[in-house]
Amino acid sequence: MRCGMQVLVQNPESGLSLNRWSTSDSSPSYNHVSNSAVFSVCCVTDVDSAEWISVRTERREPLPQRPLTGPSQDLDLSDPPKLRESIDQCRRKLKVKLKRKFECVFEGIAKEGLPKTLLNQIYTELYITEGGATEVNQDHEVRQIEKASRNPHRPQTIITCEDIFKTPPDSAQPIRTVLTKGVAGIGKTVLTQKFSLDWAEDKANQDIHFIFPFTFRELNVLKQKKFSLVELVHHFFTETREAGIWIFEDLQVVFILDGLDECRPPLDLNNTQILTDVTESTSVDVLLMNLIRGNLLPSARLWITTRPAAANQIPTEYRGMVTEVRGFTDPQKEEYFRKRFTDEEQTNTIISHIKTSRSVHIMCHIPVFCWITATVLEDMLKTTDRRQLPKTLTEMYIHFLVVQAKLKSIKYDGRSGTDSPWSPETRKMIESLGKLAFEQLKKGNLIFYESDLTECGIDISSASVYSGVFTEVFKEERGLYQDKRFCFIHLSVQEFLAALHVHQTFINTGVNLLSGQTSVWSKLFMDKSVQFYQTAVDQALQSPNGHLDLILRFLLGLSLPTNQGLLHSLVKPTGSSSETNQKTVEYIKKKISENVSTERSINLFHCLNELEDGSLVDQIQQNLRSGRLSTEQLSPAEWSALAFILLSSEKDLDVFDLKEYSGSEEALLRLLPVVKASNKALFSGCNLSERSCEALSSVLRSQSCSLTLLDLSNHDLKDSGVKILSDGLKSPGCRLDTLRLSGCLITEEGCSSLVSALKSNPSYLRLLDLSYNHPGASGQELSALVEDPHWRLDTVRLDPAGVRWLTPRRHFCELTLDPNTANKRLKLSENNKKVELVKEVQSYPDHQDRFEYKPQLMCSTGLTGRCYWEVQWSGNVEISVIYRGIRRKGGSEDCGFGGNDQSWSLWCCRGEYRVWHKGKCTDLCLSSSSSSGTVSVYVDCPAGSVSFYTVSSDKLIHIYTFKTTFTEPLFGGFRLLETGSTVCLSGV
Ligand SMILES: Nc1ncnc2c1ncn2[C@@H]1O[C@H](COP(=O)(O)OP(=O)(O)OP(=O)(O)O)[C@@H](O)[C@H]1O
Repeated sequence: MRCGMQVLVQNPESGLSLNRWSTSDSSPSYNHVSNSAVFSVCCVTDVDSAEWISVRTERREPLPQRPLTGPSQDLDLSDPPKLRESIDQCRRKLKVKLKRKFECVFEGIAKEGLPKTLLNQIYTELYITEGGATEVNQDHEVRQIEKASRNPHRPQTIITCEDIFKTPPDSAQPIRTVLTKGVAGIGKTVLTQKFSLDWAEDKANQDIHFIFPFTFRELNVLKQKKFSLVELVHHFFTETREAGIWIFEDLQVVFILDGLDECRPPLDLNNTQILTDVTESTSVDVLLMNLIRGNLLPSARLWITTRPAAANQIPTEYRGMVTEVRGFTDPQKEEYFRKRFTDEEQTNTIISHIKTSRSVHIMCHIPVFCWITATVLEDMLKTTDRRQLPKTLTEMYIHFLVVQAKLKSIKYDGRSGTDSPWSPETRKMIESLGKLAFEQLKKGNLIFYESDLTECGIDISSASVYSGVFTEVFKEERGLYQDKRFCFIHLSVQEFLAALHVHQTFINTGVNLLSGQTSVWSKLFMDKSVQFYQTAVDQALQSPNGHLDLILRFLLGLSLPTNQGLLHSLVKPTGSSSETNQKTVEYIKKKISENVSTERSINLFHCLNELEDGSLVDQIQQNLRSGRLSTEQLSPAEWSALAFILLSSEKDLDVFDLKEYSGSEEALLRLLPVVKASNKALFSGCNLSERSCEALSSVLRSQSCSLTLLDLSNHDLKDSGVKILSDGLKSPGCRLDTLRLSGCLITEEGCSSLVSALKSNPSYLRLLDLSYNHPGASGQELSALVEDPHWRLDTVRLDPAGVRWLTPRRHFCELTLDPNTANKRLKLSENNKKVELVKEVQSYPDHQDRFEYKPQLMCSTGLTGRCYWEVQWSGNVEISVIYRGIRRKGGSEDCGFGGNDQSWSLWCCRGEYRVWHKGKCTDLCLSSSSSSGTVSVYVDCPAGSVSFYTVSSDKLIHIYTFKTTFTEPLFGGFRLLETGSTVCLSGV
């Protein structure tokens, strides 16, 4: 077949070869002849001499792909040179077209007479990462942003605009299709425009011959028509038609398909209609599906952008790489405002203002929101004191509306900037837009048609008034054809207008649109409005994906008389009393205290913020600052407030150390969302049980978890706990690269569950610490995984290992004696590990910590958590655990170990053991004739126990356990009662 006759179709006018195909027999088969051109047909027998042209009917397998970045790869177009020239010329023309199209950003204000915003001037690098969850995320988009904003240091690979097609270092295959996800307004379209503009301006990716940017909005309007792929390209990029280019197989071509979420109806990639001929006409849907599936132009590159909810339209097998636009990081937010404004003082004022408002600062992750903020603050700073700048979301959106109305009244109504912007027509239009926003949100629609507008009383025939007036609120999108499609510039603007509509309807008619109930308008208004807001809170809490969260925030914000005042004659003042608001605040606080999920309670905190009530948060913050925060006594609402503060604070959530709050299981479970948002979680020795394993396992399975290090060392997790954790480790989304399980009572069984979890998922784990456990033979399996290049695991710590570590010994702490505390008859040696009672008084300097009369001393380190140490003794000694505050001066039993409530002692002498506490002695029936031995001490502070053991070979024989509640750190201490007695701290 490959050696068959080649047919070359030439356009006699340009001399350019347009198309050719091969035949397997002597009679040429004419697959396609363009209607618009006159062709002559000639036969070519030497395939190699025309290598630049592909043989269409033969090419079923994907072409070898070439990198799009790197050195320029001009085609070898020497044959015929005219073709090369035509392609170059066409490329130049296309570049001019794209440059013209993308050099300015459409921000609604690009109307005649107003200055244009240059893309290169305002373009700020976006935070783009590789990967991201592939499953559909149903959460409200604003909620997703807030989650993302809590993970400032995600470990994923960061991608820049120009490297979007760059092959990742760990991938052998060049990428054909890049799927880029991102919530509304996050900058996907602008990103594709910048990519195209950089190419058109010869700044990047010059190895690409043609970039063809399409939007699904434009393609939607062609759905009724039939095109071949080549015709579709010719239709949008007439330069290619004029140059007569019909073949793109051997050219580096990039198709950009922006806004898959807007594709109507959604693409059905499982549709079986296969098309491989780029010149065969069919519906646009079928063309797109075959392009995406790689049946059409397998050599082309594709870049598809979409909001997350529609990403699943592209099955995994057709995604070469998934990337996610996450908006602006904190430094990028600043950079954006610095680019936007030239006046440095103004920029600094704006930036510092944004930082003072938590909600506004978080929302500025979304570029479109940065733009709204910039528009509002720029306008307000001209006339307003900076102390009055908007601090809540509602205020910001009200001002946005006011700015738009002002612009319209100056531009179209010939009024001055000081006149009220709310003419009756403008008021009527805002009402109509509010209705439209609400009705369409109810249906889940973000894009609407003319009929939807008409239904809401918007007269489309006076489009010049409407589209001209609120261009910035309500963006009119025109495809190439006459169908008009509309959307609000951002979902949050639609939600604001919808909330305004709900508010207005209730005030004017008593109808609660959220519940569908009508209230009888009466003097019981206060009760009715209390009920109205409470129903709204309930509805939002019941909405499964947080889709009413933002509406609720706006609705509550609109209940404040100060905000109603800003909208003057647009909204009727409700006379809503502070009593009503107080009742709403109390209701929200009650809901927070009812153990609602953290995501919910966070929105409820934002609501309190809109109602200007920060009491709960302030109280916790004050306690945090003063160090008076006693986590033992926090109520559920206070726990939520603490979680809210930690999640939304400027403070880095990189490391979450449970002991900073309270080393307890309760604290871990309450602060679980903070754990999820942190990169490293340190829980070593926090007295956690299997309950925590379950919670942590679910955190590891969750798609929004950003944990990379988990330290669970020194817990009695046992095999059962480790099995539960392994479930989390198995999950494909788990990004853990370090897991510490040192001293967790793990045996072979637990270890094998870890091995199988690691094997079932090409996990990210690099370091696994299993020291001080007894992994048995499974330890070797783990070591084998380290050797195997298929696994990322590169370090497994198994030593020390063995059955002896299934005892408190695994909590071994290295202690040293503190010479400043040693009575002057105690002689220290062996690097302060050994002490002996001697006759001669030692020449120690005076020190406030020194025991004056009692022959005692203590260790240097204060102990919390769990600790174990071993002591070799001889003679007559007391081995103790004490508080630091024990008295040093004088000879009373107040100072003696065991003689007070600040110390717990074991007395050892000639094979007898007694324990002492508060001066009370308990004789123990243990007999041994030995006058020396090894005793070990195990302190479990969280559990409130001190245990003593004798150590015989590897075995621990229990002597006694004191149970109490420790209120301070503990110290090891020793008292030597006969000259020549010794105590020596030993290793294990
Ligand atoms: N990188 C950027 N630098 C500066 N401004 C940006 C950037 N990205 C986006 N913006 C601003 O945000 C607005 C919205 O961006 P864009 O239209 O690209 O969002 P999108 O993710 O495509 O949203 P949608 O899913 O709603 O189509 C732009 O009009 C522009 O004002």
